[in-house]
Amino acid sequence: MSNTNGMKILAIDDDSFTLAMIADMLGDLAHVDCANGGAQGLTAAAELKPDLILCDVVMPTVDGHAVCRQLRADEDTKHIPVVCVSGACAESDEIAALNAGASDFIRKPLSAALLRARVQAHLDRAAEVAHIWDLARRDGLTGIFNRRYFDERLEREWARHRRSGQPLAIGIVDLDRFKQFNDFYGHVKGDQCLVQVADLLRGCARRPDGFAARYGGEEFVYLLPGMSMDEADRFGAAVCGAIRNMAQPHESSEFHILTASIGMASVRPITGLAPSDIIRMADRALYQAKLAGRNQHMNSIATKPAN
Ligand SMILES: Nc1nc2c(ncn2[C@@H]2O[C@H](COP(=O)(O)OP(=O)(O)OP(=O)(O)O)[C@@H](O)[C@H]2O)c(=O)[nH]1
Repeated sequence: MSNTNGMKILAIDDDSFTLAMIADMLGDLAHVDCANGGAQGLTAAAELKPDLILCDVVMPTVDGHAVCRQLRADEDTKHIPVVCVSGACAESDEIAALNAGASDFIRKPLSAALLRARVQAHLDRAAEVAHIWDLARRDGLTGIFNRRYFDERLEREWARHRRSGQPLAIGIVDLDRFKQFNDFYGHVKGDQCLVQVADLLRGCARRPDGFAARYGGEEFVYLLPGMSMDEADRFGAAVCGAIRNMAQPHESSEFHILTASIGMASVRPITGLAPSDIIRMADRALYQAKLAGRNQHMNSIATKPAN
C-alpha cells in the first residue's frame, strides 16, 4: 500500500447526514472536505484540487453526471478520479456514471468496509500517478521543473494574462563560460555546479506562481506571472547578484567566479503576440548581455511582435 498521508478527498452530496457519515468512515485515510450539492462541489474541486472525489449521483440542479462531465472538461480537474455514489444501482446506472467520466461506482447504503477498501485502492493509485506526473515535469539532474513543463505553463499563463491584461515576464539565465568550467574542473563538478545553481534559482522565484525551470544544458528560465518590466529588471539584477554571491570559483573565466548572463522580457499578451515572441525577446536580451561582456542582465521591452 502506498503512503497516502496528506491526501485529500472531496465528498459531494446534497444530504448532510451522508456527508457526515462519509467523513466519519474515511477520516483516518485522508483529509475529507464536504460540499453540499453539485454546484458547491465543482467550486470546491477547483479550489481544493483533491486527490479523489466521491460524488452522489441524484442531486437537484447539478447532478453527479453533470459534475463528472464538467470536471473532465476542465484542464485543472480532468485528472481527478471520481467515484459515483448512488442508491440507483441498476447496471444502466453504473454504465451512465462511467460514461459521464466517473472512475468507479459505489452503491448506497454504504458499507464502511467496502467504501474504505475502494477508497484506499483509489488513493494508492492517485499517489502513484501523482509521483509519475511529478517525475515527468522535473529535470533529471537538478530536480527543478523541465522545459516541457515550462512550455506548458507558458501557454496557459499566456492565455490567462491575455484575459486579465496583466504583464507576464520571463527571464533566461545562461551560465558564462560553462564549457571552460567543464574543461577546467571536469564534467562531474560541472554537474554539481548545475545542481547548486538550480537550487539557488528555485529559491529566488518567490512569487506564488513564479518558478524556475531548466531550459536545456547550462540554460535556465523563469516564468514570472504578473511581473512588470521594472520589476523584471530588478529581478534580473538580483538573480545575477545571487549567482555572483555563490562565489563558486571559476578559474578559467575572466571573473574568476561563476557568473551568468540574463535576458529579461515582460509583455502584456495582446493580440498579435504569441508565447514564442516573449521567448525571442528574452533571448535577444540575453544575447546583448553576452555581447556587452557577460555577468549582467539586459531587458527587452516589446510593443509589437519581434522580427
Ligand atoms: N557538466 C555538464 N555540462 C553541461 C550539461 N549540459 C550542457 N553542458 C555544457 O555546457 C557547455 C555550454 O557551452 P557553450 O554553449 O559553448 O557556452 P559557454 O561555454 O557557457 O559560453 P557562453 O555562454 O558564451 O558564456 C557545454 O560545454 C556543454 O557540454 C550538463 O548537464 N552537465
